[in-house]
Amino acid sequence: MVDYSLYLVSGRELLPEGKAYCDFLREALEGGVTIVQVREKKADTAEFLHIANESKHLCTDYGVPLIINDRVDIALAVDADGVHLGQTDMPVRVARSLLPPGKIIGVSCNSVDQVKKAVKDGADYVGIGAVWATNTKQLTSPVLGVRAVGPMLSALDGTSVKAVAIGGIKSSNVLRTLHGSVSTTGHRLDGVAVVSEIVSSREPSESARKLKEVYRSWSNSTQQLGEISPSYTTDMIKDRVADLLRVVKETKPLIHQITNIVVANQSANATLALGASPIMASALEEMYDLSRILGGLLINLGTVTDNESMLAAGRFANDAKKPVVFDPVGVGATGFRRKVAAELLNTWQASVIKGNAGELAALADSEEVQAKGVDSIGVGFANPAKFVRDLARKERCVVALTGAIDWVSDGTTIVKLANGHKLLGDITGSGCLVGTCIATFCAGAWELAKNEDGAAKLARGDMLIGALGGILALTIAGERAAGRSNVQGSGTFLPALIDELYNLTPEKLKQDSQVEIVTV
Ligand SMILES: Cc1ncc(COP(=O)(O)OP(=O)(O)O)c(N)n1
Ligand SMILES: Cc1nc(C(=O)O)sc1CCOP(=O)(O)O
Repeated sequence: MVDYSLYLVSGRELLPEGKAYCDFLREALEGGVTIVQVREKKADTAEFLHIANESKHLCTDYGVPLIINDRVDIALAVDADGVHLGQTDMPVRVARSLLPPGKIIGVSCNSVDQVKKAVKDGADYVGIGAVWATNTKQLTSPVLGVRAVGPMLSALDGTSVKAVAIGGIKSSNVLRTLHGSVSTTGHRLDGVAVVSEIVSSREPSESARKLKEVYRSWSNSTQQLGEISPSYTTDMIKDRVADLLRVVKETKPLIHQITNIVVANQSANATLALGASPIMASALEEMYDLSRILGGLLINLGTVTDNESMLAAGRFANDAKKPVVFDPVGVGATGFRRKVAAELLNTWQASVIKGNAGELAALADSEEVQAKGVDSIGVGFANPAKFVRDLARKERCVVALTGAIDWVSDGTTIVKLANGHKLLGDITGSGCLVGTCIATFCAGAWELAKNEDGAAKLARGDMLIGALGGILALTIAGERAAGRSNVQGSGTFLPALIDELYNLTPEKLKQDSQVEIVTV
């Protein structure tokens, strides 16, 4: 069985000055490359043949299959293990008829239709790309983005055709690539194909080792979203949510919020009231430093002016395995917001996405619920439980749908929350406050798990409990505030709400929580 997990595609023009090709390839093989493709775009036939021969000897020494890019004649001449064909290269059927039985044929694919055709034509594997932007090659098809890979993998369900992702894959984004590519049916990549990350490295064995290690820990991890997740009970949820409030009060995590001008002040006050520490910062230059010290990151799309900082903050937070809460405020309102949201979600992995029905419908490309500006209109989804579960599977994170009833899912467990009060809808930014509270509870979850092995995770901690805790804290505080005798309307409600967040205890949280686990 061929191991596609770390697929090296060569590119001699990228070798560091003075580095001999054979030394490079030996070191890369030493570092754990599992399959090699010789890709020569400028060499004449004699030179291509020479390089292919050298590669064949080395690959044979390491027991690693050798694939030749484009040229079936070269593959035959060196008795390579197979060929890789692009969309405008020799058809698979013709290559198959020229090659001896058992040889591997791979096909480049940039769309679901191309994957379906490759399967029909009898390919052994598909190279899905480009997943990220790359300088290694002039692309003739659009950059896909990580979130477009899942549907292409679904097209391989029930077949034995393998899949690797290619294009711009580095040690810094390989975990994001693997995690974000999993299809809603649970179909995963069989490997990643890289050129520059290994070829242009001064230490190719080290670069290969790093990539391989991420792949290994990811593929061995038992807690893949939507596959195996802890089984929860309502009592367990209430206990764990209460624990998180305790942890927040004890550890006072820093909650970095890139949020909108309308709610910044009350969001900072809500964070403080829960016992955490807010920092409302949006300068690009400080995103890295903050990612090292924060406990949770909130990215709120409310007034979209800091896209570069939002991109960087999420990337750095993923890198540090910290929670990223995304609140796509008003995402359905303009094409610009939809474009920014797609770019953000293709760049980093959100731990939790929270939104009202209109926002989440827009994010999911669903026509079922409409939005007006930042507000949702109509009665909502016919089956909200299924909607959150499916969106969680698609986005590979926890999804929280807020409204009179709140629905939260990690793609496996679905939880219905029934706390809240009408007055929450009468103040501006109560949805944004939910995002702040979720980020704060997720920071508590991170704090609890920060010393656990998180090699295969993009965020340490139980983000489902974090999301549930944040929603329960705000809605229960809302109920308690609305019940105060001195609250006359929305003006007196807001300070009372902050007071109730301030006075919220783990015991009150547990006692008032209305939690139900549902199935669809
Ligand atoms: C594993 C893998 N995937 C995709 C490609 C791209 O091949 P192709 O479309 O033929 O483009 P060129 O490589 O010929 O520029 C690949 N080589 N390997
Ligand atoms: C050879 C190739 N094929 C691609 C495709 O999209 O089909 S992207 C690509 C180059 C990948 O190089 P790097 O790892 O340096 O980004």
